[in-house]
Amino acid sequence: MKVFVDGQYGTTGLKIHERLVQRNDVELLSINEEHKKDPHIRIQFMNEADVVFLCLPDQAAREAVTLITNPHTRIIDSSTAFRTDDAWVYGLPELSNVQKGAIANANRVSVPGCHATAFALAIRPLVQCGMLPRDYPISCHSLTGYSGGGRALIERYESDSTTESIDRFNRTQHYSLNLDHKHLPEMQKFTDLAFQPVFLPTVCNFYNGMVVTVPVVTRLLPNQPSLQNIHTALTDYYQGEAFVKVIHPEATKGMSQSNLDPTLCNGTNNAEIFVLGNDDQVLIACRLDNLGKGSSGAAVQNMNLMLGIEEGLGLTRRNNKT
Ligand SMILES: NC(=O)C1=CN([C@@H]2O[C@H](COP(=O)(O)OP(=O)(O)OC[C@H]3O[C@@H](n4cnc5c(N)ncnc54)[C@H](OP(=O)(O)O)[C@@H]3O)[C@@H](O)[C@H]2O)C=CC1
Ligand SMILES: CC(=O)N[C@@H](CCC(=O)OP(=O)(O)O)C(=O)O
Repeated sequence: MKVFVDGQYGTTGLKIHERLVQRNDVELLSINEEHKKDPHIRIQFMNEADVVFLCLPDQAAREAVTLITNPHTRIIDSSTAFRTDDAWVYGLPELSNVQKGAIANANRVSVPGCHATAFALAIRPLVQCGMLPRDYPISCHSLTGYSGGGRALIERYESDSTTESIDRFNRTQHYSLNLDHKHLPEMQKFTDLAFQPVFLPTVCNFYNGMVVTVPVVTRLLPNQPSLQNIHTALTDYYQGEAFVKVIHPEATKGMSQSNLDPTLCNGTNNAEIFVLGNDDQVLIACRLDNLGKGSSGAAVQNMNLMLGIEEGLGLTRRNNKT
């Protein structure tokens, strides 16, 4: 099977390459770095490949799709360009078995945004079972590594220049303070919320890793569920999933003293969901690697599903410690 990664020298593309290069069922069509934007070579590879990963800025991804004329080429796009486009399938298989089936049969799959993945995994099951009303005023916060911003942000963070706008001592900061983050449309659509959440991300001084948190006031919910009720709903929903694990409350005892370290899923395709707090105020947290389940891991997981290949191939599975 021939695979081409367009944007293979970027942050996401490199990680997809790393995951695929070890596989003997994949023949990688590789472009020299100096030719990475050469339209002739890209058109040739894109139309020769069975699967094309697009790891490009939005506009370049839109253009690349128009260059693919081979009807058999299947596209997995990691940009924001097509995530809420009904002609594309949203590549979050854990949404439902229907979603898994849609991905398996799709020719066009969009890889969800990293914040949106964590948010949807945390909230969607609760909306679906009616525990969280569709019009609940949701707020959400995310701590993310700076690699989420791609090469440009990585260079800013890793630059030694004191003239940079982010100096060495001020590298953790909120962004999207207009509350208009580009993931909001997909965050609303794939949780089935009536309104967009209030979403505030914070970029931190570590390369990769992410924790997204959603606070919920239980007395505002129908039937006032306990922390245990919320935990059970999430655990039941993700039963049998290879890459989503709901952490047992016993394992989170003392969490308030310790630290919900955003980097502990790094290097894996795993998402871990925590239900913290008490029966009055619950904090649902989802931890993942923005370069794993938040992008390239998810992209490869989608490819495996599309090709009917065993889940886990080319991906680091969780260990079953909890
Ligand atoms: N980083 C992350 O955690 C995540 C990223 N994404 C998405 O994935 C996509 C890629 O992001 P990321 O890897 O971070 O970005 P990078 O900036 O790190 O990489 C993009 C790569 O594409 C190349 N490129 C740009 N334009 C073209 C073009 N017209 N033809 C061919 N190559 C081109 C760039 O080259 P050059 O640098 O020389 O311009 C670069 O090598 C984006 O749409 C992003 O939103 C999605 C989820 C998470
Ligand atoms: C730190 C940082 O800037 N992160 C990016 C999210 C990266 C991601 O999920 O990718 P997409 O760009 O494809 O949506 C952001 O918040 O815009």
